[in-house]
Amino acid sequence: MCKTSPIEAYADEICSAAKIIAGYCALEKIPQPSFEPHAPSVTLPPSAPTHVLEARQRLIGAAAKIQQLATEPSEFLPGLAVQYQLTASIRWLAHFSVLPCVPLQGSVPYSDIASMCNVPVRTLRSVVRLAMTANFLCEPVVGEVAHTSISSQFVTKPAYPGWMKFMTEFYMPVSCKFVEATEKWGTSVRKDQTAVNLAMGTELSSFDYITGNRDLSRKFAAYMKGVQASEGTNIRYILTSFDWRWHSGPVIHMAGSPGTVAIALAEAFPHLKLLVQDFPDTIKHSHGLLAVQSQEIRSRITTAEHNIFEPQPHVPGAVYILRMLLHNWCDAEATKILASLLPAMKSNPSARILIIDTLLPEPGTVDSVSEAMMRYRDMTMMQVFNTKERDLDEFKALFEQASDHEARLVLKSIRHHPGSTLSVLEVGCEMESESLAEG
Ligand SMILES: C[S@@+](CC[C@H](N)C(=O)[O-])C[C@H]1O[C@@H](n2cnc3c(N)ncnc32)[C@H](O)[C@@H]1O
Repeated sequence: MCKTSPIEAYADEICSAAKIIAGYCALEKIPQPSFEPHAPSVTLPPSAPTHVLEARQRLIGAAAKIQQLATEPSEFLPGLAVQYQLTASIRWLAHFSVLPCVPLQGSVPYSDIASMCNVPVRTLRSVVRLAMTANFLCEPVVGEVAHTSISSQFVTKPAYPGWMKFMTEFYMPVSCKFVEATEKWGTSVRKDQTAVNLAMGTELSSFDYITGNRDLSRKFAAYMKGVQASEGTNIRYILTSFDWRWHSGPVIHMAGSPGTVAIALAEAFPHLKLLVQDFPDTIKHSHGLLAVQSQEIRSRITTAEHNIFEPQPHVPGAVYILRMLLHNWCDAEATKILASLLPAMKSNPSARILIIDTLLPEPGTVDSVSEAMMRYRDMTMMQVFNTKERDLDEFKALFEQASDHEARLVLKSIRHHPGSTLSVLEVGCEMESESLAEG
């Protein structure tokens, strides 16, 4: 029997996954994914069935693999150069406000954009034509520029330009100082001994440095908004993170300002009562956001000042959400956060902690594009906070360390929605006496 070569196996996988996606689009009468100018801004609706969303992940993973196999190893470094120059080109386009000058319908000559933005036309053409290779802008008629479904987001979504600026003016220079930070501070977990300190020339922690700089804070806020709206970390995944329909106790979002997660839950589940906790200053942002919600939503969401390192009040049947939180803290601090929940959990066997964070996979066990999305975050956490994303063993070690002689934090389940880069670890509490009796 003739054995299929790896390149053919990936091609077959691409073909079968593409058929599932195309078949779904045809059945639902939604446009097929295409490079047409003004293609829809959503490729597959989030409501698509799980097998279709999984087919998309398989397609993306197999396409990345086949590209790696088909490309000469000697092209690896030129390929990297393309990536950083692409980033430089998008930064250039955002900085000179080129994107709002391109109409959302139709196209515009390079010369018109150059005069509107006061930039050299030859430079503009070079920058745009590189960006076009990544389906960012297109040239439907030679000499005229139009938006694609990707570039138009920088016009229609207000957070995108600030997000881009934060990425290129903060994260990128910081990543370039990673080598020097490791050389200087090695295994330090101090928040003021990171690549940020070297790149930005500050002695402050990243958080204090950003919040002390009004311009950077604005860009950081835009970045956070963008993160919540982007597919991998989309806020709507909170809706499938737990079986909320049957939950009757309060839902407490720790460090949950400005309250967007609580609002999403309140809108989807009219029986839920929610509490958003954060620092006093940050809670003010929640008040602003809640003020523009309906009376019905406002009546079910309360706010409270609470330090994540302080014990929680005992509330029967509560679910505590720790979303994208533990990765900001080193092991000792993450253990303290969990340990501060232990007394409330002990008094309350049905209480749950939902840790919604990146769960690093064993290498090669998920598609390489999804894995890269998780691993770049791990790198960023190291460079910015001297912290990390965690794998399952690292999370279990935290649960073990946060437990005491009376009670243990135990992992009850892990959920993961296709397309999300975050996993949900449901954690409960078992009294040592119960485990002994069972054992
Ligand atoms: C990265 S955000 C967490 C993301 C948010 N939980 C979500 O679901 O999108 C960090 C938040 O932690 C809060 N925070 C940091 N340290 C805290 C502490 N010691 N006590 C309470 N909140 C804290 C910050 O004010 C900020 O709102």
